[in-house]
Amino acid sequence: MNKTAVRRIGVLTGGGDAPGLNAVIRAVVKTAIREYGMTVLGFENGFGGLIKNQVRELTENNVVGILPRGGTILGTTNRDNPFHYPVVRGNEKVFVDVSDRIFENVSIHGIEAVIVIGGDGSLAIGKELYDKGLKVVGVPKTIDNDLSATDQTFGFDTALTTATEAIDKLHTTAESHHRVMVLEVMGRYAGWIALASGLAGGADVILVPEIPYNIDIVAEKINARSQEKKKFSIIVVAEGAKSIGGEMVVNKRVEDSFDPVRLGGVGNVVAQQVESLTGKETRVTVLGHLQRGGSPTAFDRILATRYGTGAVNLLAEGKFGRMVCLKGQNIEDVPLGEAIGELHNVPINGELVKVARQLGICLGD
Ligand SMILES: Nc1ncnc2c1ncn2[C@@H]1O[C@H](COP(=O)(O)OP(=O)(O)O)[C@@H](O)[C@H]1O
Ligand SMILES: O=P(O)(O)OC[C@H]1O[C@](O)(COP(=O)(O)O)[C@@H](O)[C@@H]1O
Ligand SMILES: [Mg+2]
Repeated sequence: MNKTAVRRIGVLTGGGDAPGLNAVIRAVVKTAIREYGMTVLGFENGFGGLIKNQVRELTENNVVGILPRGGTILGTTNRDNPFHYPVVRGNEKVFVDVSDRIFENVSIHGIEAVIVIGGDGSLAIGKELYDKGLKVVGVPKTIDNDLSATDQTFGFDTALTTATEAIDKLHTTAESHHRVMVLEVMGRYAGWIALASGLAGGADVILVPEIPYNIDIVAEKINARSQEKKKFSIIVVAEGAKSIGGEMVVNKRVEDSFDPVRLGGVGNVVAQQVESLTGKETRVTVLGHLQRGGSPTAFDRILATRYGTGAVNLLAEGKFGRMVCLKGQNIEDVPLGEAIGELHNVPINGELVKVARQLGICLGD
């Protein structure tokens, strides 16, 4: 067994699920046990399990067969922020700091350090717990790929593959019916899924949150294609896209959530406007949570596995308060503070955007 700074560790998955979570958990368990002789405990449903003391030991037997499985065997949630936890007082719901319960539960189980697998929200909580004295290491997850301290989050490649397959399928029906097809994909503040799937699937129009669109320019593009004798068009729109001077289209609010807004509906808005401006029959597909489900791609399985092993290595070396990340071809690590800094948006003058423009793809501006 190799030398290690900690012997009993916890692991949790937080925020929206992403394909590859189970691959991280498996790599954490195998590396911790085989390489360092550690004991691993898994908390259920994100920070909720840490607060409510819902925990179980994870052995190698518990992770058999989970590498290709979507979701997370530990469960996850967008709620249960220990520093802003809802409790009912009389007739009122108030938000209180229950983080002390986490320290009690960790001490009950003799846990010396915790691996937090999550996006900006979960990692922000991880950082706050670290600042309060908990030994934490982070792993970057999200299909949106919007964390700036890593070249890529796991989950993105699978979501991108799902979106690309959807565009391929929409192409054949669009072509047969001479229709305009609008595909709405996820991406709250960052348009990575829309831009990358639009490029991979050969879309004609790609609308991302970073570039507010003018619907007249989108309609002109569709009309120009008709004049080129192209009888169908594909528009990919990120759920967070908005028109110039307009607002994002909100589907609903999930109260108790730090960012309560759930987006959705911009695809319909774009489709109705395009149909009335061009007179062309238009249909909408909202890909939704299909993008978050299913088996991770080989790329995501490998990235998730490298992250899981990397996180355990950091704990063993006593490098706490850090997040594993991908830099070029290498797994490195950065302080948690850096990990939750700025959002990783599509650079509007970046190479991918330029390539799209050079291909004649309309970005709505
Ligand atoms: N900026 C933030 N600072 C602190 N807590 C946050 C922040 N954003 C979200 N949270 C909390 O983090 C948890 C997970 O956030 P969420 O955005 O759903 O997932 P993710 O970890 O993927 O970003 C929720 O409990 C939420 O209330
Ligand atoms: O599952 P919910 O609560 O509807 O949330 C949907 C949101 O979660 C995501 O799928 C992923 O976001 P996170 O990684 O921050 O959880 C977004 O693309 C989408 O806007
Ligand atoms: Mg988030």
